[in-house]
Amino acid sequence: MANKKLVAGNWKMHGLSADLPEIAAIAAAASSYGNVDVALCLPATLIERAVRAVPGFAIGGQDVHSAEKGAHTGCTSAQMLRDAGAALTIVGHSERREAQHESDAEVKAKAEAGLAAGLGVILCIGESLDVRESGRAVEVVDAQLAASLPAETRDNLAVAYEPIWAIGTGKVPSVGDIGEMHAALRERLVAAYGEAGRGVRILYGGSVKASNAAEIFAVPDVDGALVGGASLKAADFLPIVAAAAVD
Ligand SMILES: O=C[C@H](O)COP(=O)(O)O
Repeated sequence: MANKKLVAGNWKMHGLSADLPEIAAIAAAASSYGNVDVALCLPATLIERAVRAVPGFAIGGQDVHSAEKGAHTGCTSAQMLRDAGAALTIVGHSERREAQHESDAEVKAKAEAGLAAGLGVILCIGESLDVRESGRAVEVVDAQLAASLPAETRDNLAVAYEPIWAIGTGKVPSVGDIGEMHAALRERLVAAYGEAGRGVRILYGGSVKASNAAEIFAVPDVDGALVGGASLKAADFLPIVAAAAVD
């Protein structure tokens, strides 16, 4: 049986209190799609206010530290996100893997910390353009996933395949390439977790828009999307949610 789709927006470093009405508009419309889970991963500064503004709607963070607390200036623990009312968090986004030099081992520890705190976790993986052009994308991303996966899965773990070269560029892999990658990732999840691996949602991310969402969602083992730029405005994001709602 197909997994229920998850469409999560990643607002990255965008969003001020003036944007709360946009979040409310997304949440209000998203609640009418009973067969799709919808979430917005916001800057940490907005999470608590967004949770108050849209009770019951899934608000998430974009990163957590792997430790519960300690001398980690500027960092946010999974418990802190939970305390602010977050339901989930992204870990291992390529923008952090690159700019903050996060290793697979660190991402795994962050994913485990998020799950232990009761957060849903969206674990990101994806290849560079060089790797894609070398023909080694599946091998490299599979290895990245194997090294980043939490030791034990939970119902609220999801994986997001995001080719780095597709993020914010308007370029998207062919549906054949997305399907090949997601099938390999599914095999990896089943190898790691047994049958429970079939229930781990595999999202696609990278230049998802209203115009390409339907064909991406029709690919086997695409269980939703992690959406960046097109999640900032209800008018751009809600058609993607609607595409996910079509069986
Ligand atoms: O987390 C989201 C991804 O980085 C995709 O961003 P994008 O939809 O702007 O390409």
